[in-house]
Formats: sequence, C-alpha cells, structure tokens
Amino acid sequence: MSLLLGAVADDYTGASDLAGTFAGAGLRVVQTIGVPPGDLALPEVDAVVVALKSRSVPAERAVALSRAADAWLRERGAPHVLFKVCSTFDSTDAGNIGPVTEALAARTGAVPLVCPAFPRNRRTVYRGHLFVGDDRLDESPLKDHPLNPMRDSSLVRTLARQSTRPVGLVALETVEAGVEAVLERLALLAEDGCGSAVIDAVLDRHLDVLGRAALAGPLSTGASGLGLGLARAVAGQGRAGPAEAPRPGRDAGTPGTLMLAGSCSAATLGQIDRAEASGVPVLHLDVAALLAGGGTAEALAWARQRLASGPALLATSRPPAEVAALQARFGAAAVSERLEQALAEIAAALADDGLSRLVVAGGETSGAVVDRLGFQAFALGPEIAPGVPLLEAVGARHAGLSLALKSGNFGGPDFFADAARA
Ligand SMILES: Nc1ncnc2c1ncn2[C@@H]1O[C@H](COP(=O)(O)OP(=O)(O)O)[C@@H](O)[C@H]1O
Ligand SMILES: O=C(O)[C@@H](O)C(=O)COP(=O)(O)O
Repeated sequence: MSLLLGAVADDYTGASDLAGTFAGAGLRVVQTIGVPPGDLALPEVDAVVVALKSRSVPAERAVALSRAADAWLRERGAPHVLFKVCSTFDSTDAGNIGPVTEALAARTGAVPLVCPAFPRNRRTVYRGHLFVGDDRLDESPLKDHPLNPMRDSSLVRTLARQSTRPVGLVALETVEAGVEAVLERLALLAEDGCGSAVIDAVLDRHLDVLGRAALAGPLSTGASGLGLGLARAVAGQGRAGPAEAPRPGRDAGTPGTLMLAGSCSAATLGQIDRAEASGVPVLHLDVAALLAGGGTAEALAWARQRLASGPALLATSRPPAEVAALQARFGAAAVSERLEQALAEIAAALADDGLSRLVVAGGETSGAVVDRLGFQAFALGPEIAPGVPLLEAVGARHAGLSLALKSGNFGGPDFFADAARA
C-alpha cells in the first residue's frame, strides 16, 4: 500500500469525521484505532486516518502516540500527514496541539499551516481568531467544556502558550491572493523563526488554497475543513484509486439501536431533550451512583428491556452548572474517567448480547467505548449526519456491528431519533 495522504487524529469522533470527509472527496480510506497490528489486513486505500485518544492525555504521551502514528503512515508512503484536531481547537495551555505539531514538524523541518476552520460547519478563522457560528470561541458554549474549556479565541495566542517557538499568522488577504502568496508568507515566517503558522479561512473556497499550500509541505494541523482541502488537492492529482460505494449499514440482528451520550455540549443536551420529547426511551444515568462505583447493573437491565423492541438512549450528560458541581466535588479527571468507563462497560455487556447498532455521542466517550470493545479499524459507510459516518468493523472482532461516533457538537436537533431510524 502506498498512501497519498495520512492523518493522525487526536480523538475517534474527529477521526471518523475526517475519514468521512476524505471519502466524500473521492479518496478510498480506512480509519484505524491506533497504529494497527501487523497482522490486521487492511484494504487497498489512498488514505489512512489513525485515530488516537490523545486530546486530553498528558502532552508527552500525546507526542509519543502521534510520533508512532506519523512514522507508520510515512513508512507506508504518505507524503503529507494532517494532524487532525477539533474544529473548536479543544486543548489546554498544557497542550496538546502545540507539542504534537512541534514534535511532528521537527522531523520535517518545515513550518506547518494550522487551521481548524470548516465553513460548512460554521467554524471560521479570521485574523487568527476562531468563530463558532456567530460567536467568538471564548463566547461560545465551548467555554464550558468539561475537559478543555476554551477561554481565548486567538489561536495564535493559544498555540503560542503551548509551543516553544513563535507562532505566525497567514492572514485572509494572503489566502485570497492564492497558493503562491501563502507559500511566500510561510517562507518569511520560517526566516523569522516561527515554528508554525495559523492561517485564516472563512469560505469553503479558501480550503482549496489551504489544501494545495499545505500539500506543498509534509505536515499540517487542522480539522476536517483543512482535510477537505487536502483531499480535494490529492484527488485533483488524479492518482486516487477508483471511488468505492460506501458500505451499507447492516440489518439489525437485534431490533434496538443502543445510543450512549457522554457529551455535555449544548448541542447534545438539546438533542437528548428532543429525543425524550419525541418518545425515544431515555435513561439519565444516576451519576452520583456511578461515581460511588455502582449504577451500571440497573442501567443494563433497563437497556436490555428497551433494546428488545427498539432504541434506547443512556446519558450521563448534564448542563454546565451540574458538571461544575460534580467536578468541584470529585475532581474533573476522576469524573470523566469514571463516567466514560461506565458507558464503555454498558456497551461491552450489550455487545456481548449481540448488539448490532451502536451510536456514541462525545469524543472522549467514544474513545472509551471503542477501546473497550476492542475495535481495530473501520471501513466507511454513508453519513447519518454531517461529519458522522456509519462505521463498519474491519477484521473479525465485532463483525456485523455498525456504529456511529458523533462529536458532541455535531448533528441536527433530532439526531438521536434520526439515528435510531437510520
Ligand atoms: N455529568 C457529567 N459531569 C461531568 N463530566 C461529565 C458528565 N457526563 C459526562 N462527562 C464527561 O465529559 C466529557 C465529555 O467529553 P466528550 O465525550 O469528548 O464530549 P464532547 O464531544 O462534547 O467533547 C467526558 O469525559 C465525559 O465522561
Ligand atoms: O473537528 C470537529 O469538530 C470534530 O471532528 C471533532 O474533533 C469533535 O470532537 P468532540 O467534540 O470531542 O467529539
């Protein structure tokens, strides 16, 4: 296999979002969970997205995992690797976007472009500031994220706090001037000693400039918008294999679709309310009982009963004030870890029962569930919502289980009711 494009994604929902974006642009793609074991037979593809659970781990660990994934991709011929981060730049001042970008760039010596913009999803970057819809990042619901509260919209400042070298800016007028102008600006920033450069993008057509400029170098950092620009540029070279039809979702072996929500994003909280209102059975898990080490047996019994005849949605998700109170009492890391593991435990028990459809909302939550179930790689199916493709296991483990991993922020208001029917 000689790859045309590689990606290292810092979480699993982001990886499936990106893999779906690559597929939509005409590339043959597979998503692997970590660096795949040597004996796993992967299909012939143009691009591989290696999914890591590295967004919220200590920076040294994120660097080590990302280096290994980058090396694996380059050994398979990838001339360019995208480090896929969240379109809302989820990270803390301690990392991990800066440290990983610097570590991967050190191997190449080039100044990577950094851009989380995805205008289709209303993520835009202007003068280095990230906007989520009409709001600056620091005024958006992301300011209350349980693990990575985003309190500064300036990506240049945010990335500089995480980096050892200065961070430059490629402003919109340079992007408008085209690929050559961007490359000239990058060369100047390199002379000034910059280690990376945030680049503006507010319209879809800007992604084409970003993609072609990024492809001139070995590394870039961004979200699926930059991924789309890169994929279009690669597809435009005419070297990608014949497009594949997306794999269809499987017929259900058991009637119900299990849906698990650990995201506390405003979007997911609204979707849970709408699901409940439209008659989808919803269990709000007893978070205090889970934190005390119990609570999963009752939840399992409830889910088994509902799944025998239809969908079931189990959620730990709570609004920001309740999240803050729990974190103050038990510690943020401990709460996250326990709640992620509780949902993973429930998913594993139900997978053993023969579950055939699983939807998980939340990046970290998806990571915990996918790891617990032991998936190794996914082929791509059709999208059930923008940025949320159906995934089908590659390899024998859990063959026949279709799943979808939803970023907390993604999906329309009726996502869960729609997913139950998809
Ligand atoms: N009630 C709760 N209180 C505090 N944290 C919670 C609660 N429910 C879930 N969490 C944690 O919040 C985090 C949400 O992150 P994630 O799953 O990545 O969602 P998103 O995609 O919205 O970022 C997870 O670590 C999850 O375990
Ligand atoms: O770029 C995005 O917004 C998504 O692909 C993504 O990474 C989402 O992360 P979570 O919200 O943590 O699921």
